[in-house]
Amino acid sequence: MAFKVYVDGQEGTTGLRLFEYLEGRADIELLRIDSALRKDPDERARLLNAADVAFLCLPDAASREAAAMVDNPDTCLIDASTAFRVADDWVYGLPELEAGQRERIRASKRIANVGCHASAFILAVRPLVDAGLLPADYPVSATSLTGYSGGGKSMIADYQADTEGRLQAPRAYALGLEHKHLPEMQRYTGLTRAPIFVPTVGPFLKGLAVTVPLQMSHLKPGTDVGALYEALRQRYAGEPFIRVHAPDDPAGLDGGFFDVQGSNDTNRVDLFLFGNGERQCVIARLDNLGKGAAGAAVQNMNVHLGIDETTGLTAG
Ligand SMILES: NC(=O)C1=CN([C@@H]2O[C@H](COP(=O)(O)OP(=O)(O)OC[C@H]3O[C@@H](n4cnc5c(N)ncnc54)[C@H](OP(=O)(O)O)[C@@H]3O)[C@@H](O)[C@H]2O)C=CC1
Ligand SMILES: CC(=O)N[C@@H](CCC(=O)OP(=O)(O)O)C(=O)O
Repeated sequence: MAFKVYVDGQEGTTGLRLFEYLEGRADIELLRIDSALRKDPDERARLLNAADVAFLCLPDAASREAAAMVDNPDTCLIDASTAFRVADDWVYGLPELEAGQRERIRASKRIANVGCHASAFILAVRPLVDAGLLPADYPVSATSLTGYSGGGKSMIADYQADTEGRLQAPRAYALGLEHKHLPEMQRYTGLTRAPIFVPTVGPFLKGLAVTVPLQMSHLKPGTDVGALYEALRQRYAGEPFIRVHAPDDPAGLDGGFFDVQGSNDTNRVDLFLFGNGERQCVIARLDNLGKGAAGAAVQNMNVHLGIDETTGLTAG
């Protein structure tokens, strides 16, 4: 029997991408809302409660509303928004976070899908903290370069309407240093304070790379790039969607420049180390619509349902 799946927000950027993943899967029966009724609370409530798994691909406020509409104890919600990522009664939807996370995702009916920048940041930093190489009180900073689809329908429309080239230069944002992903970045890395985080959006549809610079002299004494690499490699051994590259791997570069789009159309996260004996940077790269959003949501659904985690997804 097929699992009934509903996507609330089916006409948004993440919702459309989810449909691409789910259409054609024989083990899924997609419940579709009539487009004209897609914001009708009664119809949304009916479908949410009819679903085994309902994805919320909505702004935060609409996600909170949708969650409150569900009274069927068997409906599992996977929320793509920021609304519940650090809520104690929701499980953080990052299977690779730590031992036991898959079991928590399997057991919970409330799964908060990760933020795109946050998932890259956490996957780069957490193993280094856990291994004791990066002190939890290190003053971490990070930058992110992201495609404009990260901003949803309205940002996509702005870029596509930009005939005069006004948006062709990269644009740093969240300069108040309070990006909405900071709480999850801090909580799930174990850092004692939030990182200084500056994202930049560029004139390309999708692809994201978070860069975390590290002063080697401020890591655990004796830490070299080999130790950083080993910590990442050992932590992610056997993970189907995480690829840890050897230090200075030229595969990350295109003519000497980092290729931010190199994980696109996959559910893969690529982890790179570049630098020298004194300074290193860890770069985590993913497709913001794939492992950063819809791909991660499908992976969480697979884990929750107890089916092969890679079903319908590709590591590239
Ligand atoms: N884009 C990305 O890379 C990522 C996005 N996210 C998060 O996922 C969520 C969805 O983002 P995204 O797809 O980019 O956003 P979009 O703006 O592209 O889509 C949001 C959708 O929600 C619909 N919607 C808004 N309010 C309601 C409501 N009250 N009831 C029903 N539907 C409603 C909109 O309807 P309408 O069609 O009328 O506009 C739209 O289709 C957000 O919380 C976002 O932060 C998370 C990770 C990455
Ligand atoms: C380019 C752009 O604006 N990107 C979005 C990130 C998209 C995302 O991951 O948002 P969620 O927290 O809802 O998951 C931003 O930085 O706010």
